[in-house]
Amino acid sequence: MSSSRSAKDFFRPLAVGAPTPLTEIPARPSRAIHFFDPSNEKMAGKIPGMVGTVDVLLGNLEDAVKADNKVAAREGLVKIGQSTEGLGGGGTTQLWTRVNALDSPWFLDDVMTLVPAIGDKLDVIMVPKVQGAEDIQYVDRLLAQLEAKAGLERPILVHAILETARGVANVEEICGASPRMQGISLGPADLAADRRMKTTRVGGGHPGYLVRQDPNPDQPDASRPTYQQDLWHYTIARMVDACAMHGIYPYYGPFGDIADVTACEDQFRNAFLLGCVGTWSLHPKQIAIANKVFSPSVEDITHARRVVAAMGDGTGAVMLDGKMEDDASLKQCLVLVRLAEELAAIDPELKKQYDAIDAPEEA
Ligand SMILES: CC(=O)SCCNC(=O)CCNC(=O)[C@H](O)C(C)(C)COP(=O)(O)OP(=O)(O)OC[C@H]1O[C@@H](n2cnc3c(N)ncnc32)[C@H](O)[C@@H]1OP(=O)(O)O
Ligand SMILES: O=CC(=O)O
Ligand SMILES: [Mg+2]
Repeated sequence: MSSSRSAKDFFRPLAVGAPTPLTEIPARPSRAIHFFDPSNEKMAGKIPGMVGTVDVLLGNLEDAVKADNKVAAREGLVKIGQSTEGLGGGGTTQLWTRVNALDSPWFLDDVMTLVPAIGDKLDVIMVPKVQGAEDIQYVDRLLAQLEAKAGLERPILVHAILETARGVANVEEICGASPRMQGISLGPADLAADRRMKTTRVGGGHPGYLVRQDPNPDQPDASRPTYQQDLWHYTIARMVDACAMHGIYPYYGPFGDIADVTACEDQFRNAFLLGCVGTWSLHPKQIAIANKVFSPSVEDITHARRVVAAMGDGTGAVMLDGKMEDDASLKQCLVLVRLAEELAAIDPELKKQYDAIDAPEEA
């Protein structure tokens, strides 16, 4: 919770008639947040057919949409939100948007158009280039006013992109700035530019960022293996801690090398293992990668259920396959088991796989 609002006021609506803020952010599956440009007719035409195949469809209005197409993108999103069965507002696939930055000429018209037109369908508004709590607080009050005016009954949630150095420095206060905060995504492309990193890519690693094995004194001329390191480890870990502390959800962001599905899967898996719940998908072929990576494997769930069964009342220590398990490893296993239950509820194929696991013997 941000220190700028007292505890008693934190969950009060910020405008008379606005919906009451949620005290807990729902854990809705969001393995892939699939981006599309609503001003691109071909792409937009595919959206109704994608409902039910991906957890989140996000109409992007910001970067990657040409300046001349900003109004068409906004209007295209309104049309899609109003006419697409099963999309948003409790439908099978969530509807999100990424609006333009707060200092751009388009942000105000984006929210002033979208909230009255499709505010009942929009689950989450992603805000780019968030610098500090003050950005979220501005959006919070504005949305409350617009929701009250539109007579909405459910608050629209807010998601921030972590893509400036100041944003990273302020990530904890951003997460706690409003009860609307649903989560944070890493924005590696803008963040690299803002930090003056010497990269030219949209996410992923870099072959020059490595450590080299020490020389062998007996073979000083022998070649020395190098190991590529993860450029994003620090930022993702920091984002995960800030989100967990505030009960909201962390996500990896874009992986721009669409052709390199192997490195994409690796980057997504690193984020999953560190605590992220999902990632962005920029191209239809990244949806399957995200769904695979951000769903616990059958092997993990088999093992996790065995630990849960072996631990009985959840206290003490037991040996399983030569390894010590106790209250803390049980808690890790429960994270996986609960995630599997949430995903099985919306993904019949995964449910079949998890249901096929033999029930472990009770301790
Ligand atoms: C740093 C950041 O801010 S990242 C976030 C902003 N960037 C984005 O949102 C990018 C979104 N994605 C895209 O614009 C496109 O996928 C591109 C430019 C990367 C590649 O586009 P293309 O060259 O057309 O890809 P490709 O030819 O492989 O497309 C195959 C099919 O999928 C469709 N398609 C491509 N991307 C998408 C998408 N994101 N959603 C839905 N359909 C898509 C194409 O229209 C094409 O359809 P067709 O088979 O009927 O012709
Ligand atoms: O918006 C995303 C980014 O990487 O920049
Ligand atoms: Mg960006």
